[in-house]
Amino acid sequence: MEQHYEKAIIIGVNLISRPDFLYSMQELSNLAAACNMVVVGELSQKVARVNPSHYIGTGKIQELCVLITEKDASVVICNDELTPSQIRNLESSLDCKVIDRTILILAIFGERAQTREAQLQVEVAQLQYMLPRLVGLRESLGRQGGGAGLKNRGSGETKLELDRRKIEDRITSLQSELEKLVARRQTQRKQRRKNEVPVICLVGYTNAGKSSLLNAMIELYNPRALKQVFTKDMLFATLETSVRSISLPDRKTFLLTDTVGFVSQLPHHLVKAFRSTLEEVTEADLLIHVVDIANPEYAQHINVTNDTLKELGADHIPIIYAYNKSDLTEHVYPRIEDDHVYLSAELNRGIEELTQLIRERIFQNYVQCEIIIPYEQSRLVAYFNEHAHIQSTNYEPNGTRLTLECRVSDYEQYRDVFLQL
Ligand SMILES: Nc1nc2c(ncn2[C@@H]2O[C@H](COP(=O)(O)OP(=O)(O)OP(=O)(O)O)[C@@H](O)[C@H]2O)c(=O)[nH]1
Ligand SMILES: [Mg+2]
Repeated sequence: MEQHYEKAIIIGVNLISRPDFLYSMQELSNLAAACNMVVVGELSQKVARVNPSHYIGTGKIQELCVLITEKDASVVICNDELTPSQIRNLESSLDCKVIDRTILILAIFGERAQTREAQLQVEVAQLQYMLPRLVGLRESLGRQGGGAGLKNRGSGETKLELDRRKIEDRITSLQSELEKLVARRQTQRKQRRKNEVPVICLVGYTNAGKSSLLNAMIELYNPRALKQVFTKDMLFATLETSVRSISLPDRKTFLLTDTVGFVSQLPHHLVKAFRSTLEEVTEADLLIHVVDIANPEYAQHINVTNDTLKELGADHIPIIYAYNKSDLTEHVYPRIEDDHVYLSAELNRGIEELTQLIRERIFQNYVQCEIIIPYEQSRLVAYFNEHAHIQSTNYEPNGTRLTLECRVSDYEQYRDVFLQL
C-alpha cells in the first residue's frame, strides 16, 4: 500500500534564553517524519517570550498563511506544547490544522506500543493531554482526513461535559488496570533485590543502539537463550522494558534492562504515565548511557539524556558511557578511556571492553579465597558452584577444598562453617 505523507510546516519560537533551538527544530522535523509527515516549510520567531494567545505574533501569522498556501501544507506543527486556547486561536487564524510537539510524540508512542502496559500508559497520557483541550481540538488527535473546517465548533456545553466525564471514567479504569500490572512488576523487582543480582540499565537518546547493545551482550554471553529484542532504525522502536539475565563466563551474573529512549522535552504526561517503566532506571545499580557517536548532534543527545535522568531522579547512579556506532566514525575502537568505551553493537565489537568496565563498577565486592567445606555441609559446595567462580576443587579427608572468587557477603555469611585450612 502506498504510504500517504501529509505536508507539514514546522514553526518554533526561538526564545533568547534557549541555546538548543536549532537542534530542537531538527528533532521536531525527525519526529514529524516518524509520523508519516513531510516537512515542506519552516518558520521561526526570535522573541523574549511566547505569545500567550497565538504562540507566535500577528506578523508571523500573516507570513505563515502565505507559506501554507504556497507549499500547499495541510498541517502546522509547533515546537512546544501549546495551551488549549493557543491551538484554538491559531487554527482559526490560519484555517489549518495545528498540532504541537506533544501530540506528535504521543502519536508515535501510540503507534509503537506493543504490550498491554505500554498501550495503557500511552492512552492515559493521550487522554490526559486531551481533557483540557476538548473544545477546539478539531482533527488534531485523530489525524485522519484533514481540514474538517469549523463544523464541530460549539456543539454545546452539555455534550462537552458528557465527553469530559466519559474521558475521566476511561482514565480511571485504565489506571486501575495499569496499577495491577505495575504491582506485578514491583514484586518481580523486589524478588530480584532479594537475590542480590545487580541491575544495569541501558539508557540514552532514541535510536542510539540500546536494544542492539543488549542483543550483542546476549549473543556473546548467553547465545543459547535466544531472547533477542526488537531493534530498528526509527525513533522510539522500544517502548517496553525488557530485562535479560547476563551470565559472564566466571558465573558473575547481572540483569540488563533495555528501556524507552529519550528525546528532548518528553511530554510531562508521558513521563508521568511511563513512570512505572522508568522506575527500572531509578532503581538500577549502574547505568550504561548509550550514545550514537556517529550522529553529529551526539553532544545534544547526551545533554537531553542527562537532563531526563535528572528529572527522573536517577542522576545519582554511576554511569558508563558506551560510544556506539564507532564503525561509522574515524574513532579507534574498541577502546576504553576512563569511564567510556568506544564500540559497535552492530559488529559485536567492544562488548568485552564494556564488560570490563561493568566488572570494575559492579563486582568490586568480590574476594579471592581458599576454603574447606565439611562434607556434611555439601549443599554449600553446590551453592558456591552456582554463585561463585570456582578455580579448583579438591576432596580432602574432612571436606571439599575450594579455591574460588565469591561475593564478600557470601564469604562473611558462611565463614563459621568453613574448616581451618
Ligand atoms: N552502523 C551501526 N549501526 C548500529 C549500531 N548499533 C545500532 N545500529 C543501528 O541503529 C538503529 C537503532 O538501533 P536500536 O538498537 O533499535 O536503537 P535504540 O537505542 O534501542 O532505539 P529506541 O528503542 O528507538 O530508543 C538500528 O537500525 C541498528 O541497526 C552500530 O554499532 N553501528
Ligand atoms: Mg530500543
